[in-house]
Amino acid sequence: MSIDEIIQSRRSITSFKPDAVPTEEIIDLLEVAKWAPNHKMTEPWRFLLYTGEGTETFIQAFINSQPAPGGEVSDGVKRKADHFRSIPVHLVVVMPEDPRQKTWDEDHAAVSAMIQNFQLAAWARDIGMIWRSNDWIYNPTFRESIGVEPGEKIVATLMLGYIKDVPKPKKRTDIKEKLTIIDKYSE
Ligand SMILES: Cc1cc2nc3c(=O)[nH]c(=O)nc-3n(C[C@H](O)[C@H](O)[C@H](O)COP(=O)(O)O)c2cc1C
Repeated sequence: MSIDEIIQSRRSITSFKPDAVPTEEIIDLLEVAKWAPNHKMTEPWRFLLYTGEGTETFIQAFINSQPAPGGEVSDGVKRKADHFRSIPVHLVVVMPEDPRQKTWDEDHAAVSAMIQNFQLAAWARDIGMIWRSNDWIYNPTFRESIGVEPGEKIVATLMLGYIKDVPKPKKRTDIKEKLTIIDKYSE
């Protein structure tokens, strides 16, 4: 696949084969993804990788962060947790929250570029994922349970595995509708 084909064919994946993804493969992909542009070479990312039995740590953190009326885990949360159990790998991407807005913005942009590198490199190896930014990533219980420190931001939870089904592409707007071309200078 050409790079254009990889970019255009990639979809967010929620349907995975049960096969484990070797940790070495994920490390390999992160080694590729880290070549993202990042201003001042801050390399503003760190990762928590949940795989094998370790995925239950992630799932329990999710369960603990959810409302439990009367101390009972709701059916909706149980269903979601079961769905998460069917996903081979959970990867949490964390960045520092620099108090300077400029650095924060640059770091967030760099982490986003790195995540897209990771998605594309994985896609070329038949590994799919969904980038999730659900409410619980801001939940203190979830953050503490997985060891995210104060002053750090969870940018994404990536749920990944070998691709089972690829959804249809979602329509994109013709880029000309988003483009202003300035090719003359007028005072
Ligand atoms: C910052 C960010 C956060 C996202 N969060 C979620 C999410 O919480 N849940 C979800 O289902 N998809 C999430 N997505 C995936 C988008 O919904 C998806 O990329 C979009 O629908 C286009 O589909 P495609 O990736 O298959 O082209 C997120 C994507 C980005 C870039």
